[in-house]
Amino acid sequence: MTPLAKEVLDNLAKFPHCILLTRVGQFYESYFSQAAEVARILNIKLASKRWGGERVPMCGFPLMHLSKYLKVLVQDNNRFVAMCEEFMKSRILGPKGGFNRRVTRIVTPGTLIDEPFLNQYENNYLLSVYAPSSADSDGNLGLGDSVGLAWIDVSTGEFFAKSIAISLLRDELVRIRPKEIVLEQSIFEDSAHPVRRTVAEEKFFVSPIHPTTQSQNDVLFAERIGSDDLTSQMEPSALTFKIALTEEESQAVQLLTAFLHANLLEHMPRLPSPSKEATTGRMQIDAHTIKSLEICETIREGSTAGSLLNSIKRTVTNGGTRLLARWISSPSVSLKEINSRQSLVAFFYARPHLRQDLSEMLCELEDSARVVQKLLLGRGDHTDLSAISVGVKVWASIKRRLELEKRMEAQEKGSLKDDEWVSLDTLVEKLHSLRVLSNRIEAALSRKGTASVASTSQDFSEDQDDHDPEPEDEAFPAVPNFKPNYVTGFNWTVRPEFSGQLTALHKTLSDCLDRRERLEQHLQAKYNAPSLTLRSSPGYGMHVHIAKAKRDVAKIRAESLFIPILESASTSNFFLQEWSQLGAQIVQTTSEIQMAEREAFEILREEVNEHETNIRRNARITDELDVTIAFASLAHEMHFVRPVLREDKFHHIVNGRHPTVELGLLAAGRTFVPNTVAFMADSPLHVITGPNMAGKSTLLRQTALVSILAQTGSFVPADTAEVGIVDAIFSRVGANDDLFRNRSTFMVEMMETADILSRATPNSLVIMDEVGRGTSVQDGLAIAFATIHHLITVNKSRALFATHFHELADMLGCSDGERGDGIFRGVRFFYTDVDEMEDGYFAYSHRLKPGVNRDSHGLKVAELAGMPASAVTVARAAIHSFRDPTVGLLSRDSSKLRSLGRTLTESSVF
Ligand SMILES: Nc1ncnc2c1ncn2[C@@H]1O[C@H](COP(=O)(O)OP(=O)(O)OP(=O)(O)O)[C@@H](O)[C@H]1O
Repeated sequence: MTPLAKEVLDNLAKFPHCILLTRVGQFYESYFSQAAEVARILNIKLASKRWGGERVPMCGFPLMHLSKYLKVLVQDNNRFVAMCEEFMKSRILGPKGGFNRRVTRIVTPGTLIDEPFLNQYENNYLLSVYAPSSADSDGNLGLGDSVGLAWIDVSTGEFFAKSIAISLLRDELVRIRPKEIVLEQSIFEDSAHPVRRTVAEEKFFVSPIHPTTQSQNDVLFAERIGSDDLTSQMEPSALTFKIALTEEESQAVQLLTAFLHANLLEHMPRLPSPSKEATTGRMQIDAHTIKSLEICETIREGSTAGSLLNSIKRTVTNGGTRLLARWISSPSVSLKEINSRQSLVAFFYARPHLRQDLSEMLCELEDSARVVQKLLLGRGDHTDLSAISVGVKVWASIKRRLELEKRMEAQEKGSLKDDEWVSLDTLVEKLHSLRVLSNRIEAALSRKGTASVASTSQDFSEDQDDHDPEPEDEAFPAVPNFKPNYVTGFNWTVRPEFSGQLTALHKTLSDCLDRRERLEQHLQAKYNAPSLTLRSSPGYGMHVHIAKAKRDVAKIRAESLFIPILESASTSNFFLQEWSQLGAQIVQTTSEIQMAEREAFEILREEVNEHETNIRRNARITDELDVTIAFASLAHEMHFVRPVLREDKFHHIVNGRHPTVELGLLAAGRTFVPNTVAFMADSPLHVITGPNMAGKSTLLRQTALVSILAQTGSFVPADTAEVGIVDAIFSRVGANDDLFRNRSTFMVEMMETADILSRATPNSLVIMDEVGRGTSVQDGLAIAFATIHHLITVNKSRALFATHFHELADMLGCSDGERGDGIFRGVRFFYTDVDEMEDGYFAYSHRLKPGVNRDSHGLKVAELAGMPASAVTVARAAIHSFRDPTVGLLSRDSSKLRSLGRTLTESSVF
């Protein structure tokens, strides 16, 4: 067996759960039985290779296609990929000295680092759930038991921990949207375990890990409480406050860390302490509601296009967009925090010029959280150092721009409104200067190094066809990829002054290059050959090149010092010992400079790593600034207003709009009809009736979205808005089949309704659309009535209840068309309608009016949808008969209904 075959077999045995990709020169290859599978998934050719007298299946692809195929294997097919890299045994001997190969990392869906296919706008979380092993005598967890969660985005270093009741697990998982969940092996294998079941039901990708043997006595600390509360934390010192994690959180962190160690292997970063996410202070949005309100992604496509996030996103940085996604899935319930965010938005709303300037500055920022993480992970190159330095400068410019604004305002107005500036001052005060670090990077990196500079060498551009594309460095993937251009085309990234060693090396190189130039001029003059140049190429090594051979080569050919290598009709190449020796010295010096630059890079990387915490904090502050400015721009563009937040249950949205539907309509050249919703202390529940397609669901959703936007800190789509803070939003909207869990649409509807009735509090907002429609009219009506009864008498939440059962109005005692009676006095009725035209056409008004609509106009929608005319005619006749009191829709008299069926069939309606 060849050494390579042995290595491959060893690795396949060591990592049986992975697809093994082995680097062989310029290819990644897969062998043996895996090759067929890899070839199939990647749609590449399956070949074979003779190894030890046997034919072995194999397939492979060039290095440059790695990320494309990793995406297919890891992201699209959820496979683990073990990356086996090759390393030259000897730098001096190069490839001739042979290679060592080892698996340096296992790529999994939750441990992506800086793969180009990683979505920069989204967090790529890996999440672990720790559940205490025995809760009761049967080993079952009770609903009140708490589980620990820890989640990290390895590509940005954002790391959180939290303990929650197991009953909230589903909601949390759907909110966090991890790409991979890690469970202890025993739970992973136990399909009946409540954690395992929940994870499977929500279709998350899940991986097992054996718990580590780390001492239980180790106390783990969180860096601070609350993951997204910079604005409200007035005390900068609170940011460095350390708090012990609970037992469950520590265990979850340890599971996560063990999984990272097992997979990141040589790329394992030093982990920051997690932030402990506050369990209180956040609006609870249950799993179903996050999905049905399409907050971060749409239900059908599961993409962000068409979601709330997508329609309100005006952020200009990746970090800002990720923060926005976190904020809108977890709005605040703290009046202080919301007001502080709202004040910042109002501040920027009132200053469009400042907003514009800061946005332009933010656009220059690289994704600092990602860059610093890349460097911590032992990756990255001088462009990343440069990105950090640019970041520091942008942070300083932002600060200066704000100071200037403050001075100008003070001059213009005579005095400053301190309360206007306080939130911003609090935020910006926390920006760390980091000027020393930036100066150090600036002083270290050469101008060429800070930008991608094309070679200025004429030699290089003339000779580039000769170049072998295989740079020696590629065997060392963990180090930056410096590529010197032979002899004169250098892209040095570190300035010579960085160290004495580099200065001396550059001096030697410069002397050599002078000597080369002098030698070239001397040879041109001596041999009367102006087209003579001294060159280097991988094919011919150091050689003398005559571009116009016919004219210039005569004297040279006569000299024995020049040994011909290759001559053509137009050009000639010779070997010349003096140039070979000088050239070799140049090559030697350049490779020493390369080594010294790598060392310099490592020193600078370490210095950046030392400032990791401050860089992360600054990045986090600019993320927040970006989101705030984006909210102000959104408000300006979409005519949003600042809501007044209240701690009571008063809720009055005047002419509210649905931000996503409005955008869709605008794109189609239509306008959205705004509607007013007012929950008062004496009328917390509204029943909405109206025809199909008249905008009932839209109204329900927009009411929920206005609360979410307001409590996130954004302005809201309305003319005016007073929003009583809600502790939770519950929804029962939209059909939601769940065949996976073997539950019918109606079963799902009932489960969601049951969940809402047991969880909603007087401070919650409930939206319910057509509860009871999935069963018989009688059962449905009874269930709808009971639901309203429970909401009004037990939950006492603010609620919108849309229904086609207009009979409910009678059951709730509505005699004036507007209000219920008795215990239902708090129920108010509204409806939407269609405007019928004289020509028989009709249009939806979408305008909400007090009262009850007793006509669903279902037939009109059926007609619009293209139901055959004959079927519509039969249906119309049936409706006509239902209105006949002697038949009556709700009649249980089967003989009457049988006779109706016969009449309809017999009458020649076709
Ligand atoms: N306020 C509005 N202004 C303009 N167009 C609207 C408005 N509300 C809804 N629409 C349009 O009407 C369509 C249907 O709205 P929606 O789904 O809310 O109706 P619905 O009354 O809930 O219907 P159904 O009873 O059939 O579920 C929307 O997709 C949108 O295009």
